[in-house]
Amino acid sequence: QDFHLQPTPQKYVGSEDSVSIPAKYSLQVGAALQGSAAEQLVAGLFPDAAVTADFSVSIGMKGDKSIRKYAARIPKQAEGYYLKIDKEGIVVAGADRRGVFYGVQTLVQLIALPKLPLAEVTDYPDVPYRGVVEGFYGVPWSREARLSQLDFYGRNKMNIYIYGPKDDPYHSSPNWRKPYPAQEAEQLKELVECARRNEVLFYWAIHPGKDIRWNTEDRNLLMEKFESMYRLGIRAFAVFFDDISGEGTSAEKQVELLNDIYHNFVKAKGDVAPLLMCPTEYNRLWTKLEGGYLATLGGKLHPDIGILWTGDKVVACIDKPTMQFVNPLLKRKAFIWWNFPVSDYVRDRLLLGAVYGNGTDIDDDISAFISNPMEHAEASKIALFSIADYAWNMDAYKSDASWRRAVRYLMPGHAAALQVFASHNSDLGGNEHDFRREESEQIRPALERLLDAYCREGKREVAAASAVTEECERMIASADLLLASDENPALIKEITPWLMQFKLLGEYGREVLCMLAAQCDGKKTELEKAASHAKALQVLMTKIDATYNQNGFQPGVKTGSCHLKPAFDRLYQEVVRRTGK
Ligand SMILES: CC(=O)N[C@H]1CNC[C@@H](O)[C@@H](O)[C@@H]1O
Repeated sequence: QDFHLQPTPQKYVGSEDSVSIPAKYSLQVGAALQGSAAEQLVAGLFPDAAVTADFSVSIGMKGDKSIRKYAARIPKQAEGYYLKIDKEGIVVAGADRRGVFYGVQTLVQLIALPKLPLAEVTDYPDVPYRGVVEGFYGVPWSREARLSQLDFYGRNKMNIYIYGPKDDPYHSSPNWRKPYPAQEAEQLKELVECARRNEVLFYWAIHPGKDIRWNTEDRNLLMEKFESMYRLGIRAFAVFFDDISGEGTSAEKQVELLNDIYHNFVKAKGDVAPLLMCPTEYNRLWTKLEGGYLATLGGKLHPDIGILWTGDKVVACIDKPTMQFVNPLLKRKAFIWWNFPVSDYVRDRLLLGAVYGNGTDIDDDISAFISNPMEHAEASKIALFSIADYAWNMDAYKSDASWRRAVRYLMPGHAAALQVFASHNSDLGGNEHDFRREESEQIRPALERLLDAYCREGKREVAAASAVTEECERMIASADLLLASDENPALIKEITPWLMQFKLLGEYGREVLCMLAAQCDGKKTELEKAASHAKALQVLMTKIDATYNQNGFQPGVKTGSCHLKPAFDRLYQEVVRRTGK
């Protein structure tokens, strides 16, 4: 089979044989799906159903008469589904409403193929909650970006989005006590509806800890804020106590507030999702066991309240030992908040690399796996695509293959070019969290051979030099192709400064290799020409770095910073040294 369903299903049995959906088909949708996202999706797929026809499409939930025959095939897991395509018709049978929706999303992918294969899919998620927390510092995502994200989550079977942008003043201080102004309120209502159409649980988070007073006034203001969000249609709530100091950090007070919200708001409303909270000690490195903060939360926070956790450090991959530490303390399965691909502590870089390093044996230890992404919403989809794949089916997860599919998903017409760019824009460089990623892995051996041969013996390792020159040519061409493309304008707009820098880096590498060849061949004039061009490119790269992305934290535009740029600079210096300039 030359396609790959996303996320990778638990069980797919296909065949070379295919079926064309005839012009005349009947459609049955279970009564319980009335007005659901699944029904809306199906209506778009099968707009002209006949009352009776040889070819039948049946969409239903466990218990519906229309799919009674397949009830035994429906997985028992929540959000599971059974999908069957044969010559007589199509059946989608879901364990629940969201399961039906996911079965139809899989059908959408199969119908998009050149030929609709005869197939049976038995599928369900490994992890109950899978999705995103917009929880970064920096420019909050725009309305358009959020709408696009929610559609992306629907297609990739992610079922949760937590609204918690650190720099939204109505989420955090100073205005967490105030209702949103009319325009923002309208946009939130629109997002809630878009989330519903994508079967995404829209959580709204409040971040009061910086200045909360543990008194009746603030308690009432917080409850009223939740009431005002409820009136906007929000049916899922979280309270974040991360990155604060002072009286807001009291475990006893946080527990008292959250249990109050649980009993007098969540349970009282009756139609609100489980309450979530982010602790002040939200990773192991910051945990002071002797202080008893986590023990207080674990022992006194109502067991229905989910507790977020970022791992052994603020930014760290999640594995079995991580969970063996935290779950006994919290007395529940932690709700993982994975701080990747968030880049608000390395803002001069793009994190476009593969998603790897998390355990594939932790599905029974976590209640959720949600990602904190970059402020670059579209570019974050490269990692989010793979996180959706990983959290849905851990056993089948293959990071590199998933990464390549993610790149192709974002720009099918320029996948090779985007892959070249992404492969050299993934590492974070030195950072406060000591979190690093692989970068430029494929060309690294040739770079090292080239450096070694020239720096130790003044020799030009021909094969390595041509491999690196070819990579530079690929970089230059890829940057141009992407900058000229109109395939994904939102993505190109976000990454343009880095694409400009990337092209310059490719040209710089090419010139440095010309310098090296000229020096080895004793061609003085060629060497001088190449050296002056390389120097000009250094100036241009410095200008880009000083002009774009000038935030107040890590300003500038870094690309290829892990291996490419250091190697080119080292070679430049070595040529200069060897020519006695
Ligand atoms: C729970 C958590 O990670 N909170 C903060 C602080 N840690 C990571 C930062 O990069 C932020 O994005 C994040 O919102």
